[in-house]
Amino acid sequence: METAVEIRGLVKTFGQFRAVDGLDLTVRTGTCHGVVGPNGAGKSTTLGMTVGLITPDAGTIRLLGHEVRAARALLGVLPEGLDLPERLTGAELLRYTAGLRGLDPAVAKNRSAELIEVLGLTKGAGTPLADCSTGTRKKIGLAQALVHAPRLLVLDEPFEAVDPVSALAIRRVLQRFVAGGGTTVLSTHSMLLVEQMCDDVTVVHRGKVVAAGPVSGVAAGGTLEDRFVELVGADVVGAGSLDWLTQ
Ligand SMILES: Nc1ncnc2c1ncn2[C@@H]1O[C@H](COP(=O)(O)OP(=O)(O)OP(=O)(O)O)[C@@H](O)[C@H]1O
Repeated sequence: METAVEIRGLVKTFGQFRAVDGLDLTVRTGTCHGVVGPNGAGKSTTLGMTVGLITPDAGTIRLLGHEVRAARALLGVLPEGLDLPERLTGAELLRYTAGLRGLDPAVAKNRSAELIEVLGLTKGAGTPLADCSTGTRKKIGLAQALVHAPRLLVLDEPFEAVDPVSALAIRRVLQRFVAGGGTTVLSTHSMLLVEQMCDDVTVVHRGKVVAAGPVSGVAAGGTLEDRFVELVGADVVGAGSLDWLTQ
């Protein structure tokens, strides 16, 4: 089986700071792969490079056997920051995106309507994006990533700011996508979510991979959260006493 994402020796430096430091990532086709790590670990920078939004300083990236540029039609992306055209409504944006992706207008209309319904966007989709809540914007961003039926989804924190019911809807959509042979790579801070929906996980710390493999293997008999804290916690959590907080 072809590998969906094959990254070797990825490096990105901002000024003097190496945000991504020789990172390797392998994502099997037809799986859901979680990328986790503490704040500032280099997850978004890695995903940005994976989809061609950030230029790497070094390293190689192959997506579904192609160079990044050649894989664009196969890719659905939910980027960090989610810069949306604020005056459009979600429904307008979806139809516009579908048009840019070359879909027939009737198909675009049908798919947009279906995504709006499935993701619980019926109310929000008619509102200008500037006036939408963070969670609604996130769901519209996800719908935008899905509308052209990509084969590889790269999602930067798709569950951030999303309510539990919407999170369940998103999970179901992603599960169906993967069951149909699609591949999803997502970053998240929720270890529970990774345990619930990912086959494999890569733990990134200070721009490097500190653990990778099947979720159960990385969790090593405990919870993924415990293992995560074990792997990165000592460096992340300070040891100050905060005595002044106790009266
Ligand atoms: N354009 C940039 N210029 C300078 N530094 C940057 C830039 N983008 C990212 N960084 C730095 O690179 C490091 C990695 O950032 P990145 O956003 O990839 O981390 P992350 O793992 O996604 O973090 P979080 O979980 O907080 O979203 C951080 O220290 C960040 O401040």
